[in-house]
Parts: sequence; C-alpha cells; structure tokens
Amino acid sequence: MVVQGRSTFASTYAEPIRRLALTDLDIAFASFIFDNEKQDAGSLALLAAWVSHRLNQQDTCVAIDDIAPHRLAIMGFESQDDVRQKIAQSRCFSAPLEQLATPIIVDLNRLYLHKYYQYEWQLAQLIKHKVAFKTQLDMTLYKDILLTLFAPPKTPQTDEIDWQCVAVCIAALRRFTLITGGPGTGKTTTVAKLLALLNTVAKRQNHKLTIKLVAPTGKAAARLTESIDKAKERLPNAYQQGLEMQCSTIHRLLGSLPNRVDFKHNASNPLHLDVLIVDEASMVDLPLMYRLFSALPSHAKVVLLGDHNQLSSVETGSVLSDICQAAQADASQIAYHHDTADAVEQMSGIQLPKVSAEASAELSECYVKLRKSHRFSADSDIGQLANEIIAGQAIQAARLLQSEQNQKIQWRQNSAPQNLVDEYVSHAQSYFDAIAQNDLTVAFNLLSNRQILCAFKTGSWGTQSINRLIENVLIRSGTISPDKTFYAGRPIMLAKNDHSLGLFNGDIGIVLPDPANPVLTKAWFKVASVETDQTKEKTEVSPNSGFKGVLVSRLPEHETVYAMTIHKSQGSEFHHIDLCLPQQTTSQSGKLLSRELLYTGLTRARESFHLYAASAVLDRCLKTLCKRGSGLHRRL
Ligand SMILES: Nc1ncnc2c1ncn2[C@@H]1O[C@H](COP(=O)(O)OP(=O)(O)OP(=O)(O)O)[C@@H](O)[C@H]1O
Repeated sequence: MVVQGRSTFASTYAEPIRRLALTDLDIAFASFIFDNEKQDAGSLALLAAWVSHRLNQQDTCVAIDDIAPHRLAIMGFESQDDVRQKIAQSRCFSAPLEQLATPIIVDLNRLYLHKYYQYEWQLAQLIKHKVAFKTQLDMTLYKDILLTLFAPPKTPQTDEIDWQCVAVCIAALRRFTLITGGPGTGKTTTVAKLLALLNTVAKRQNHKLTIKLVAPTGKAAARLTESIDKAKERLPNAYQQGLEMQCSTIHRLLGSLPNRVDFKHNASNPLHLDVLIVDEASMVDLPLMYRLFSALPSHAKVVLLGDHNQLSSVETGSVLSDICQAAQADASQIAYHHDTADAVEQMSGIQLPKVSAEASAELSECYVKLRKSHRFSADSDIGQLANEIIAGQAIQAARLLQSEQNQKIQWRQNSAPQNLVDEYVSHAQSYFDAIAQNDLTVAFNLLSNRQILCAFKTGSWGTQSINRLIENVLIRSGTISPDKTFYAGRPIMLAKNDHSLGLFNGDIGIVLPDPANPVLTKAWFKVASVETDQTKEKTEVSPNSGFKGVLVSRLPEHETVYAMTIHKSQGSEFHHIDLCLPQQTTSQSGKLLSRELLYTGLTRARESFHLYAASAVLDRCLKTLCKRGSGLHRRL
C-alpha cells in the first residue's frame, strides 16, 4: 500500500474535517486510507477517520446503523446502505476473514480499527472458553464448609435468597464468574468467603492454591487489601489462615515493561496462578482486559467483581457492562439452568428459580448479582436516590433530593461555588490543626471525611476553579502561605504512575516538611501494601509510621485535590460528598453528563451527600445513558 503525505486529503476535505471535529491523528489515518483507495476515496477516508475519532471517545467500534444521517452526508454517503455498498468495493475495509489485514474490519455491521477488532474478538473467545468449562465437584467437601461460612438466617420467615452464598457456590463450580453489586452489597465479603472455601478444600485435598487479587489502580488495590483484611477478621478463626492477601495492580501482576504496551506475562508466558480475583472490573478497559485474559493459564479460575451501573473505564470499551448485558444482568428475574440450580442446592441448600437450558445463556449461569446493601438499606436516603438514578426517574430523584425530611441528602440548586468553598473551608480547620501537629494519620482521616467531586476539570464548577477558590480563602485566613506552591497541608493526587517510586496514578498524598529534617518538603503517602521491597529503598518510611515521604521535586505529575473529578474518585469512598455539576450544558459537555456519572459520584458517599446542580442539568444527566460502541456483548 502507498504511504503519502496527508496534504492532499487534508486540503481537499478541510470543510468535512472541520465539521466532524477530526484530530490530527484521525486525519493522518484518513490520509493513508485516501491514498490507498481506488474509488470513493474521500468518503471512505472520512469514514475511517470517524472510526478513529470515536475510538478517542472510548468507542471500540462504530455501528453503521448508529451514524447520524447528517454525518453520513458530511462524509458524502447517501444512506447507511450506501456505506455498506461502498465498503464492499473498498481495499481498506474488509470482513474479518476476507483478507489478512485491512486497516478497518467490518463485522456485526460495525466498523473497527484492526487492532481493536482483534482485542474484542480474542477477549470474547477467551471468556467463552472459560464459561464453557464446568467443574465436577465432590459436594460433600463443600457443604459443611459453606454451612459454617454462611450461617442460616436468624429469622426463619426470611425467604430471601442469600446471593452471597450463591455467588460463592457458582464461583466454586465455574472457571469464570461475574459478581456485580452496588456499594456495600458485600462483594469483598463474598470473595473472602470464596477464598476461605477454596483454600480449605485445597488443604483437605493436600494441595495449595496460588491466588492473586488485582485491581485496575494502585488506590483500588490498596483499598481491596484493606477490605479483604477486614472481611478476613469477620470469618471463623479456622478459615482465616492463608487469607493474608497482597493485592496488586493489573499492570504489576502482568509485569509492565518500560516504554512498551505489552507485558512480561502473556499467552506464551502465562501467569502462575490458580485463582484470579479482579476487583473494580468496570474500570478495566478492553485492551487491558484482553491482555489479562490472554495471560491466564487455561486451568485458572477468574472472578470479576464490580458495579456495572458505574462509569466505564477512562480508556476504550465498556467490558464489564458488555458482559453484564450478554449475561442479561438487567433482567428482573434471574433464574438458572437446572444443572446449576441443582449443584447450588446440593452445596448450600439454597433453592434457585429454574429455567430450561434453552432459555438460559451459558454466560448467565456464571453471573450473580448481589442485591442487598449492608452499608445503606434500600429505604435509606442514599440507597433510594441511587436506585432512582439508575432507573432514570427524574421526578422521584428530584423529590428525594428536595425532601425536607432527608437530612443526609440535600440539593443546592441555586448556590454559587463560593458558598460551597466557604462551607468546605469552615470544616477544614481541624485538618490544618492536625497538619500543624504533623499528625498524618488524623490528617488523612479528616481528608477522607469530606470530598468535593466535580463532573469536569474546567468551568466555574470544575475542579481547577474550586481548588483555586479554596486556596484563596485559605490564604486570606492566613492558614496557608501565598508564596508556597508546596505549602504544609496541600493535598495532592498523582496523575501519572512512577513505578520506581512505587507511586500510582490516583494516589493521594499530603505535603508536609519532613519532621526529621524540616528543610526538606515532602509529599506523604499511605504505605500501600502493593509496594515492593525495591521501591522501599528509594522512599523513606517516616517515623509517623505507615507513610512514606517523597521529595516534592521527585513527584510525578499531580494536582491539588480538595476537589477531584468524579472519574478520579472511582474505587474510593468518603463520609460526605459535595457533588458539582456545571451550571449549563453545552453540546460537548452534555454527552458526558450521564446517569452513570451521577450514580458513581453519589455512591462514593457513605453518610451524606450534597448536590450542586441546576434542575435542567440534573435532568440531562438522568436522561443520558452512557453507551459505548462495542460488539462484545454480541460475541459472548
Ligand atoms: N451478609 C452480610 N451480613 C451483614 N453484614 C454484611 C454482610 N455482607 C457484608 N456485610 C457488611 O457490609 C459492609 C460492606 O461489605 P463489603 O465491603 O464486603 O461490600 P462491598 O460490596 O465490597 O463494598 P464496596 O462498596 O466497598 O465495594 C461491611 O461492613 C460488611 O461487614
């Protein structure tokens, strides 16, 4: 194929390029297509550029039927059928098996960049392979352990199914299990019990399992370590042994290679493990999930945990929600095939609703939804509001937000950013008192008490502006110095990983002079259990033990974090959340304001929640479902 400059294409099609808002990268790709097509080169190049453009908006592919007619017209197509006819004659678009490698693959009536087609197709095959496998278990080995781990309900009239117990049974039976649930539904508790069960059975059979737990970010991995540790302590003593888990990031498990996108572990050098638990799976993008699955040994059991109502990954794809869609996760009645239901009954005594084999997809047999929140009940303020948001019920959500009886949730419709800032700063005094006493433990606890979340970085309700306003108020009150970027108490969040320092994108630190040598200004981070011995040499463990200090001059890219974006808050929880939406929507921002965004922000709150949003913007959020272009659910 010919490779020429982009000048002819870019200058000939300047107007459609502008109207489709194509980037330089899209244009470079389109120029290549333009130079290699024999007919309809302009339209096909613009179509290819659109696929590349949508990839940057996190769509794995573009469904031909979803391209709006006005965009087709800009590209020079008459209709969707015209697109199909022209790509059938093309040299750069082909069905998967027609030619070895064209830049664009057409499958399931969708257009993919070649590499992303490979990721999606191969991940689907890897998942299907695991889903198809059913273990034959010696039920007697499992039954007594499950009875000890899951005490029967104290109130005999309760006929509620213990879905946590069902999840453990299914994960024991299958090589692939998907466990979803909202905040506090007991995902970590369930995993701790599953691991206790698997370890105990393995011990009785005289072998030892290699179990790994991973999460997409360092912060989520550290939180998982903490939660598993707590869940372990609630188990009967006999089952606690072997549950001292060190959770890591997916990147660390796979073995990142400097300046490379691939990893040390892959299909030809698989991971050494028997069981893999992936927490916060909604945050894992398509390429990373593919790489993780391709590095799994074929005998390994994998359990995905997550909340499919949350925002998808910041990168391409929506793997967890696609798998949930294929498993019919939103079906109101979940029933299982006789084989599964009988096995669960033999293991636990629980009777599940049954369906015939034809009515149940194999993937649905591997899926369990945890329904009961043990953190807030369905009739609690936050629980109810979360349910209304998921259902897109604007009137009910507004009623809950406005109810005078609700102390824990409030809607501040006509407030100004300065009001929020003044209220935040009035609560921050005890934080700065702890800083003055060099007490990092108290300072970190107070910092996680109240968090401002914003939909965006920019705008008057964006993180940058709110953080600046807070610092201005702190300067005026004399709490911080106006001439120090790294003033004592500045909370920061990292925007990049630094593997050599053992610091990760999303880690939160507090700036404080080193108590042992106050001329050195450091940012202090909670010592995560994901840290390796190697990284400990490069950072000092403080006498304020449990924290490590890093000279501010060595910090990777970071930002002040009194306010953070909702995206960055995924995987974290706070006592109180102030959630800010922009005052108005624009054509760009409107697409990003979605139910998932609001739900994710709300469910970061453990106790109370204040929403700063105009009625029209809230309405827009509730009406918008964040749907990404993907064919994964169709392939599973
Ligand atoms: N079956 C149960 N009965 C009573 N309490 C429970 C049960 N399961 C979990 N809990 C409690 O509910 C709280 C949340 O549980 P857990 O951390 O396992 O949930 P999660 O779904 O992992 O939460 P997160 O939203 O943090 O991901 C914990 O305090 C736990 O002890």
